[in-house]
Formats: sequence, structure tokens, C-alpha cells
Amino acid sequence: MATLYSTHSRLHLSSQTSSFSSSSSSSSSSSSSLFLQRLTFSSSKRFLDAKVSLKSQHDSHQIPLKTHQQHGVAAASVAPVENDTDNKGLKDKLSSVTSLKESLGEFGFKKDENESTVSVTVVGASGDLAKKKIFPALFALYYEGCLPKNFTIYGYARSKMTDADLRNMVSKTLTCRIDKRENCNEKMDEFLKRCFYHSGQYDSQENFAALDKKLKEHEGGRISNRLYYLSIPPNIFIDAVKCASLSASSGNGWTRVIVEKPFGRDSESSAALTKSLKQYLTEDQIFRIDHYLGKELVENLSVLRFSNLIFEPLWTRQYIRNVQLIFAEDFGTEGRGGYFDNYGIIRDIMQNHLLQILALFAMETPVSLDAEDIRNEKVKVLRSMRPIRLEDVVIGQYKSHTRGGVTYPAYTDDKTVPNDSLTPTFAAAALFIDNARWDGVPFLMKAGKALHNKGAEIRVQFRHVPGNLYNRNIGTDLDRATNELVIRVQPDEAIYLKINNKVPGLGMRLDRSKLNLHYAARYSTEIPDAYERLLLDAIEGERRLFIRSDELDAAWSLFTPVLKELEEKRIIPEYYPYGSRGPVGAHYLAARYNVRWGDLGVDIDQ
Ligand SMILES: NC(=O)C1=CN([C@@H]2O[C@H](COP(=O)(O)OP(=O)(O)OC[C@H]3O[C@@H](n4cnc5c(N)ncnc54)[C@H](OP(=O)(O)O)[C@@H]3O)[C@@H](O)[C@H]2O)C=CC1
Ligand SMILES: O=C1O[C@H](COP(=O)(O)O)[C@@H](O)[C@H](O)[C@H]1O
Repeated sequence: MATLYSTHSRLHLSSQTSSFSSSSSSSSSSSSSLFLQRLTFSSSKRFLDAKVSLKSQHDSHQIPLKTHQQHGVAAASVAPVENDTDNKGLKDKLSSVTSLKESLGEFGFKKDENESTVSVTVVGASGDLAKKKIFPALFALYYEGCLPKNFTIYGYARSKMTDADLRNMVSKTLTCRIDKRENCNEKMDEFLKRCFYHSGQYDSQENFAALDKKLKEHEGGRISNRLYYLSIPPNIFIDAVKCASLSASSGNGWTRVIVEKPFGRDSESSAALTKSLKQYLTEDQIFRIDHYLGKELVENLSVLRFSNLIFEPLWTRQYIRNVQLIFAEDFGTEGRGGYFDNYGIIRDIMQNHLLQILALFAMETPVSLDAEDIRNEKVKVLRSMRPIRLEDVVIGQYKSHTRGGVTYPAYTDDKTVPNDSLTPTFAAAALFIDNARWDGVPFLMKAGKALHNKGAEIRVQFRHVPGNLYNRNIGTDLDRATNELVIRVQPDEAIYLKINNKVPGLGMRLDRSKLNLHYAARYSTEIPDAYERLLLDAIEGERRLFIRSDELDAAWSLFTPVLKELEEKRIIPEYYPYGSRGPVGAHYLAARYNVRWGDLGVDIDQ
């Protein structure tokens, strides 16, 4: 195994040749070697971080300002700074102390791993996301040996449950890796023994103080590192953050908070949310999650671009005709209509997931793989984007459809959705990046629910070959003969490049073929769920895949005006049947820019 980037904990390349072929060889690593790799890279990175942090006084302290008096050593030695409105003096002093403690304490230089603990508290543990994603991801991390020795998981919600009830609830969703399955039941039992439940209100400091007491019992006087995952509706984020911060922060280690989307519904509400969060947390404590950033192929985008000579030189307006970012679901908003109606597909998918992918796709080479360097480049892309014009947006909403004797509901059939709702369940948009690299290249986004298929893809259509000697042999449809790179994010992950090739034989006829890196054929390891990667990053303090507040501001600045216009003008969506390909308007929009949408998943086996 050859290490390529020693500055990042999980970036290592297999020394095996990774080819565009359907080779069945695999580069699986055992859980213990994975853990060792992580330790090696993480410890060196953390040590580097510690030096940078002390030098620049940049990394913020992890003890909430309002409660530092009640906590251990670091807090006791530093008095609050009066008249320092954002407490910078205090933050800087605490930063030095705690980041050194944190860095020395976590790897190598610390006394012992036995002396630090990590607790993950899932706030909203009784909810859908917690059951579906968070607990299973935590178990997967445990199963892979990625969680620290002393870890505890707490579920927190208003529902009355015992520890046993929580364990029973969680156990129903746990699965072991298909490719391993070693000691599966034993590992599940061990994991469940580390899970506890505390019932409380989200706005009760007393209830969080009681949680704090229980956490302290588990921590047993060791360094306490606490991660809160806010898996609750957004209207109660601030209450929960306030109470967790004031009553249940770590006294001598770090306290971090993962915040689920939606981060507001426009520029103003997002800024207000950030402002409120920052009353209790520093930016470094806030981990805004966009789970698409944790998806394997999204994570691989930068590797594809920056570690392969053949792609980066082509990654410009000179060679790329258009880029398509496509998301489709073959089911409606069933069960989530209440949430969805207040947001719509543009806020639900485009402003975050697709825009994040676009930023990673289009950014310049970052100075390094460090979180801030990558996020700086993403912000630059977002800030270079041209305001979106209303005429460059098409919206749709699904209507009822009967097929094969089955009637599928309309969006407005959901009881939690008003009958006259104009909320889009489908949208397509043309976006442009006004910088030297991308000037004039259309970035087309399309996202929809209740469509005929399910998937997410990035499609890169290249320009025509100038003066192509083989035009005569290609036929009349030159567009179809241009190269296309497809990054299939899900399902059935793949990266393939469509090329023109001579059909074997005595004649000279060309056809289109695929150089195909099909993950299922190439790698035998199961692809981790996005939430596993992101939870582990949050535990390790790696912020690269989380959204910084200026990124969020830039994303909202781009979409807020057009969202307002759509709503103020009460633009009527184009209705499309449940299970169809969506509104035809999306095709007219693409045609305006001489683009033909790639057909999601259609050429899978071509
Ligand atoms: N579910 C999903 O697939 C996704 C969810 N998200 C986001 O994750 C977060 C959690 O989502 P999800 O699990 O679906 O949410 P839920 O609606 O299931 O809520 C989670 C828990 O919060 C408590 N709760 C719900 N409504 C209220 C309320 N009005 N007041 C106080 N407490 C309430 C309930 O716990 P109790 O009553 O026990 O206190 C509930 O079990 C949300 O911010 C959502 O937008 C993001 C992406 C996907
Ligand atoms: O954030 C969201 O994502 C899901 C789709 O996520 P995926 O990982 O299953 O592709 C989407 O269904 C939901 O509406 C949205 O809030």
C-alpha cells in the first residue's frame, strides 16, 4: 500500500494499477489495517495541525464561553475578557491551551488512549434519520474498528424510553458488512451495550444537565470529548444547542455539534440561524452536514481530477461543452410532505447537494488537502457564479398517475400538503460560472421526485473533435459521438468514459464504447454509507466535508433571488405524471444551450 498524501488521514492509494477495466481484483483492507492507517495519518496530521494552531492562534477553543468557569483546568486559569465583544482574547488563550491538550491528548504524545473518551449524543434519537442512518452508521464504524476505545452513545429525545427500549429500536436497523460478517451478532451486542438513552425536552437546561451527569459517569474523570448530532426539526436547533452548550459541554476536551439541513430557507434565515448558533458555539465547533459530500464518488471527484494527468488539462471551457448534475428519485415525498412543502426541491437538493458537487467539480486546485484550503476554493467558485435568471429555471410538480392498475398519488394528495401548493417537486436550471476556466459553459442541474428512475450522476460532455478525420464514419449525429465522462454517484457506482472506437473488421465503421470503472466489479469491499464517513470526520475533527458559513452564505446568495421570484410571482409548476421523466420544459431549457440531457442510468450496460 503506497501512501500518496500523508497530510490526510484517509487518503491512500492502492499500489495496484487502477485501470478503466472490469478487473475483478480488489484492494480491500482489513479493519485492523484500516484503523492503523487512520492512526498513522491522523496522528501526523493532528500534530501538524497543533503546530499551526498554536502559531496562528486560529483553532478555536472548544469550551463554550458562557460556561468556562464551571469547567476544568483550561477554564480555571483564564478569566473572561470584558469589553471584548466576540471574546477574541479569551478564545485565543483558550485556543492555545485546549488545542495543545487536544492534539497531545489524542495521539502519540498523550499519556494513554485510556485517558480520553468520546461520546456521541444523538439529539432526536427517536426520529427517522436517527434510526435510518445515524445509529447504523455508528455501528458500522464500530464494526470497522474506527471508534475510539472509550466511546459511549447516547440517544436524547422527548419520547419516554429506557436504555433497553433504545437498544431494541436500534438493533432493528443494524446490519454487518456483506463482505465481512465476522462475529456479527457478538459485535452488535457489544455495540448495543455502549448505547444509552436519556429522555428530555430540547429546551430544558435541567434535562441537559442531567444528561451531563450521566455522561460524566461514563467519562470517569478522563478527558471528555463530546459530539452532539442534531437530528431534530430545524425550529428547535437553537434551543437544543443552547441547552447542550450551557449544560452539557465538555469541561476539558472538545464539544462539537453536527447540524442537519436545512440551514435556513433563504439568505436571511440562514444568516439568522448562523448568528444564533454562534451565540453558543464557535464556527469550528459547528459541523454543517451535507451528506452528499460523504458519498464515495463525490469524495473521489478530487482524486479523479488532481491525481490523473489526463483529466485536469481537459477540465476547462476549451474542452468541456457542458456539465450535467442530475438527481432523481422514483418515489414521492411520502411521509415528508410537511417538511418538504416549506422547502421544495430547489432548497432540498439543488442549493445544497448538487451545488456542493458543482463546487468540487469546478474549483481550482487547492493549496493542500486541508479543510480550509478546499473550502476556500469552493467558496471562490460559488462567488463566481452568475445570478440565476428565472427564465433559466423550470419547475414541475408530480400529479397522480395510474399504471398497471396501481394509482400513484399526486404531491398534493399528501394530507400535510395544502391542496393549492405550488411547491416544486422537480426543477431544472442552467447555471454559469463567470471565471476564466468556465466562462460560457452551461452547468445544468436537474432534480426531481416521483420520476421514472432513481440515481445521481455527473455527466461531462466534451466538445467535438475539430476537423475530425472520421466524421464520415460516425454518421450524422456528431453530438452523440463526442466524448462523455459519467460519474455515477449512485446507485451502482461507476466512472465511465464514452469513446469512439473502430468496430473490428475489414471495414471502417466507428461506434461508441465505454471505458468502464465499475465499482462492484473492481472492488470487493462494500462502499461505506455517507453518514459513516461524515460521523468519523466529525469525531476526528476533520472539517473538509462540512459546510463553512461563508460557503453557505454564497450558496444562498445564488439561489435566494430566484426562489423569491418564483414564490412572489406564484409561478405555476409544470405538472408531470408520477413515475414519468418529468416536465418537457427541462428539455427546452437544455436545448436553449445546445444541450441534450444524458439519460440517467440508461447506458449502464451498453
Ligand atoms: N429523515 C431524513 O431522511 C432526512 C432528515 N434530514 C434532517 O434531519 C433532521 C431530523 O430528521 P427526521 O429524523 O426525519 O425528523 P423527525 O421528524 O423524525 O424528528 C426527529 C425527532 O425530533 C422530535 N420532534 C419532531 N417534531 C418535533 C417538534 N415539532 N418539536 C419538538 N420535537 C420534535 C421527535 O422526537 P421526540 O418526540 O421523541 O422528542 C422526533 O422523533 C431534520 O432536520 C431533517 O430536516 C436531512 C436529510 C434527510
Ligand atoms: O437530503 C435529502 O436527501 C435525500 C436523498 O438522499 P440519498 O442519499 O438517499 O440520495 C432526499 O430523499 C431528501 O428529500 C433530502 O432531504
